[in-house]
Amino acid sequence: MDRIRIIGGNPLNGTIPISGAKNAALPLMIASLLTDDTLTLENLPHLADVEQLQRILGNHGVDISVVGRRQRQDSGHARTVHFTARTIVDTTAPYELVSRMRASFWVIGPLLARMGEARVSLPGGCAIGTRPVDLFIHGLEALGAEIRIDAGYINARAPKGLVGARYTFPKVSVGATHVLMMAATLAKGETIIENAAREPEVADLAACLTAMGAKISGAGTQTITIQGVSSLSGARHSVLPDRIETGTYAMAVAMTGGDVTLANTASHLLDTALVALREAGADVTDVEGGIRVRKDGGPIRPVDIVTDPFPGFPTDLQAQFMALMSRADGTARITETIFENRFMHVQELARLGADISLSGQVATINGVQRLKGAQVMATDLRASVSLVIAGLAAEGETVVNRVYHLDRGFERLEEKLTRCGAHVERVSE
Ligand SMILES: CC(=O)N[C@H]1[C@@H](OP(=O)(O)OP(=O)(O)OC[C@H]2O[C@@H](n3ccc(=O)[nH]c3=O)[C@H](O)[C@@H]2O)O[C@H](CO)[C@@H](O)[C@@H]1O
Ligand SMILES: C=C(OP(=O)(O)O)C(=O)O
Repeated sequence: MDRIRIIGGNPLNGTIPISGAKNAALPLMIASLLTDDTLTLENLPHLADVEQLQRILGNHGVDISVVGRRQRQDSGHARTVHFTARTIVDTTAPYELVSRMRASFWVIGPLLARMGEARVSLPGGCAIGTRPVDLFIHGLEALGAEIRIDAGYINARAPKGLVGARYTFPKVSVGATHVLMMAATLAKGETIIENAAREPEVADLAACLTAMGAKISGAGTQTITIQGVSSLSGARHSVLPDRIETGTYAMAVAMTGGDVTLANTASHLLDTALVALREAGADVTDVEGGIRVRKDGGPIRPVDIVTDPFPGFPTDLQAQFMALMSRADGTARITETIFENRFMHVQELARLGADISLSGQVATINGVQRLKGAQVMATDLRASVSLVIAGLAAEGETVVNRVYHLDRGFERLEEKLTRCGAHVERVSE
């Protein structure tokens, strides 16, 4: 099993190209199920999750062909890929596949809309907390789907097609917003989704669906209106930059010191996180095509944050911000409101010398003067990268075990950091 070995202490200087967003790429790939024509996605990141979803889509009959690498990204393996779901050969998404990647559950929306039926395994829980699907079920039922849960599967049927309706989510859900929006594109009449997730990835999916011929307005706001159409066509769409990868490297620079330009990204995707970084003492400015992050040798100031749906502070940056706060000059409080068990990095950061106590959904971090390298264990995707950035700022050697979590969401992390002067290497056994 691969490990990442880090010798801490070097500042980061240079340019890091930001990849396409995992959390946009996955729903965009799933949208290919809505049409028998070819959907071409550019800037598709080369990640374990993307590969796994390709296998899942292949199982439904999607033909996938890689066009080639995107030339202007010198680092990273962004690709252009054609997805063609000419014929759907199977409307079942089996347990063996769905249990390995939660986002694959989202195929339920397009399959139901196009084929009038879908049988999809329940995704089950995962390390960061339970992942319920009640909002998906209620949303699809509002569009007329008949849903039955049997032997761990959701059986959804709409033999006469879905019918547009008004549905108000009782709670903001990114996944359920993706699914309902995709399903509504092929429903009869108008669908109005209230209390929709406003994440940039929802707007990116809507832009792609619109290019495919869907009639959608309001994506990126709390109210999304969709006029159903009888069929969608192919399109070409470039995946949005990864705001979580952007924020992660920005936090790494704030922690190690240095001067890094994050290229192919945009600050409006992560304003709240960048405000917190500035409060912590980093100098963050917009530059042409990206963001420049600088941090001198001054102290890291403690900043309290609360995770929230967009435009709030993203839960996917909580672990990384905790790593940063572990070196703050004072005490910071981090409140996690999205996932009940997203604090598994706390005990691993403690191995590096961090002083963090937990009480329910609140972590209190008493900043320490120095972290010291140690063996640590990656427990989930964002927890893993928080250990990497803490390791970059720690004295001596840190070894992060179980790095397969990292490969789900960070394209060529070692190379991007090494190019900026970090001492990071992958050790394969
Ligand atoms: C709002 C939010 O920050 N969503 C995050 C969530 O998206 P993801 O789409 O995975 O999760 P949701 O946005 O659906 O979940 C938000 C909240 O709603 C709850 N829920 C969800 C669906 C449902 O049917 N019933 C239900 O109760 C979840 O348990 C959670 O507490 O995880 C992703 C991966 O970490 C992040 O990129 C997203 O930013
Ligand atoms: C936890 C994440 O992914 P997933 O929701 O696919 O598990 C994430 O993107 O941080």
